[in-house]
Amino acid sequence: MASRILASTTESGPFLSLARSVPGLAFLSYPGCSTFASVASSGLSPYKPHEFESTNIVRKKGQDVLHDPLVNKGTAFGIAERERLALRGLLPARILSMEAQVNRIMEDYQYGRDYIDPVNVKDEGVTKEHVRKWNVLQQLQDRNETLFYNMLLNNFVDMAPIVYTPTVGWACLNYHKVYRRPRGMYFSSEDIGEMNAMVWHWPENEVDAIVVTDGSRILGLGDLGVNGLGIPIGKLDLYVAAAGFHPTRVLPVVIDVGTDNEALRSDPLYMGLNQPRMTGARYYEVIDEFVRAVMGRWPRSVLQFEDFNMANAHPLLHRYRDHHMVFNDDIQGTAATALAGLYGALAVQGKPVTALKEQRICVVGAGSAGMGVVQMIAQGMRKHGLSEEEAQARFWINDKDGLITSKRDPAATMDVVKPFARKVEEDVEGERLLDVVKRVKPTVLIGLAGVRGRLFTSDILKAMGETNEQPIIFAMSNPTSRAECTAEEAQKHTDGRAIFASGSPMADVEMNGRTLICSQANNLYMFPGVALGARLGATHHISDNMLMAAAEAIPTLVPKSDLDRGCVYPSLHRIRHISCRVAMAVITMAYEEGHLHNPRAVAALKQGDDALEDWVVDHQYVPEYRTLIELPQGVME
Ligand SMILES: NC(=O)C1=CN([C@@H]2O[C@H](COP(=O)(O)OP(=O)(O)OC[C@H]3O[C@@H](n4cnc5c(N)ncnc54)[C@H](OP(=O)(O)O)[C@@H]3O)[C@@H](O)[C@H]2O)C=CC1
Ligand SMILES: CC(=O)C(=O)O
Ligand SMILES: [Mg+2]
Repeated sequence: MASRILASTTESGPFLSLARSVPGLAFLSYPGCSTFASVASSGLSPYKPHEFESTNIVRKKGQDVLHDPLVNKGTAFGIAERERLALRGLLPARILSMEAQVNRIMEDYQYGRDYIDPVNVKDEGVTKEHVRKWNVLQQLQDRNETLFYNMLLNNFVDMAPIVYTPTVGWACLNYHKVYRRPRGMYFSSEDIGEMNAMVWHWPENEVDAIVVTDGSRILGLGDLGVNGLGIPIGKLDLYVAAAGFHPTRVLPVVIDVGTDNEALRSDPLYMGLNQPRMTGARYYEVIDEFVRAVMGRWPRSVLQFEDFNMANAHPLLHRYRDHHMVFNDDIQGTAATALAGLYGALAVQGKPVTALKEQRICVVGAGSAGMGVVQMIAQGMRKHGLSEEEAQARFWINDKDGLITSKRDPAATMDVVKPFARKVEEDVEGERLLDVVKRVKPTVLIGLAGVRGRLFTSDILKAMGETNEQPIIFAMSNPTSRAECTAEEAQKHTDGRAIFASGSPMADVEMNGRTLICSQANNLYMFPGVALGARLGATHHISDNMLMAAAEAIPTLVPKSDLDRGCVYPSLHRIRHISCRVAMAVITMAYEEGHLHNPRAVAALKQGDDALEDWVVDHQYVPEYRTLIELPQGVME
């Protein structure tokens, strides 16, 4: 880029005159840089290296600076430079020294990826092979997104566990160590009053989908602060591969309001604010300003809230959902996924969807995901004829203090849980899960507690097997290390009769010459298609009925031959098709509710299912090379 950036010299040097004579020239000071070489070879007298040490002025802005290796300082850019070079929002908040940056790279240089806590790797159910593959894909994504998405789409089943759970959990734990270049946007509580301006530092005028986290509950791994950005990145990789969003039109975001993870905060490589997590009105002020800023610039975008802790997940959803195309993936995406899986499991048992209302459902984990699942299944039961109270009475919810009953201190029980608390006459407040399972004989056991220690013990699994011909067991916590049990354990203790699904992928189980399927009950079945339907249909908001329609669409996609093998979800090999059908279900429900505001979607819908499907597919990004130049007339690409 000699026409725009040039090595500078002392103010009196003739080199400066040369620079001044060329409009638009900016300056660099790297001894031995290519500009020096080109000046030398042009016949002008060469300069000694020290003469290049002077003020440097860069005329580039924003990502052009970060992507120029000659001027980039990454996380070491100071506040004034961030302001003047339009970098605010494009880098994590903490300013690192060059020494810290050197240390990060030196570790890699000396020991390779092995230095990244091998214990962590093993513990999180991630192998060194996962990490090696993650590294290859991450580097590819930085070099060539078309190729990256082409490979991800065409090898989805193999590669989703690398860019998404479980490997993404490992990546978040180690994000401060494996960080090489920024991706997406970073907002922080230091940016109050600035966010409206900061959004303009993002280079794209069109953004269709934003996934945001505040890093407070990353998978089952807890508070990881800005390290949590790995999750929005992984989710949006699936938006592109699974749903066909265009890679330039998706935006991963982390909002840094501090972290209560003291080990991270005191790590010299951590890139977030060094402050405890902000709460209360100030916290909402930050999130409000962020939502206003992104929705102001990209009003047609879908905004997905991801991995917010329980205290804020529900309140934030209700704060924005009537005003923007907002949804909370952990609450709503997971709920729709679990309901779809239950319908699939009933189909495996040869039962109709109406059998939902007969199930006794034990849920472990009364957080965002667990309660979202409970609410949606209850909504499904009401659709099949139960009253609200009858539906509520079909649930037994355990948290870390055991069974939740109405004897529980109301101040310690979230409002969303209260209607599902068992009535006092049962007098079993705090009952242990094993006792609940033995007493209640649930037909369905769902785990969404996100803790270590395999909560579904052999005794609990055996009890499920003793009272059910085909017990439905979904160990949905992520990553693999947090799963309530493994597929193998579930099958071993139920004599291979369990209809089993896990949140992160697990291998099928071979037992007595039979292959026992492990389905993946993960919201990846939902969020790409839900967002696609909402964005294409311009639905203005995302309603419960749209999610219900999406949940009902999924089981219709499982062929009989797969049901016979025990699959409760359609194969992820067909993820584009699945996301398309989910999008169609959302669009159709939006129309029924009077919220389909894109006239072209209305026109396609009115021509029938095939036309609507063609219309959706036509809008899906295909990761193929296209010519980037104008070809002379008559020349074929
Ligand atoms: N498969 C999928 O698609 C999805 C899976 N998940 C997974 O679900 C898990 C939970 O997520 P989320 O609901 O958002 O997290 P939350 O933190 O909101 O909820 C976790 C809940 O589990 C409870 N809990 C903690 N320890 C125990 C215990 N020993 N026994 C029973 N309950 C316990 C917590 O109680 P307390 O607050 O009192 O500690 C809390 O009610 C995570 O692992 C996440 O990865 C989430 C979304 C989608
Ligand atoms: C899958 C997901 O969203 C989670 O585990 O949080
Ligand atoms: Mg999540």
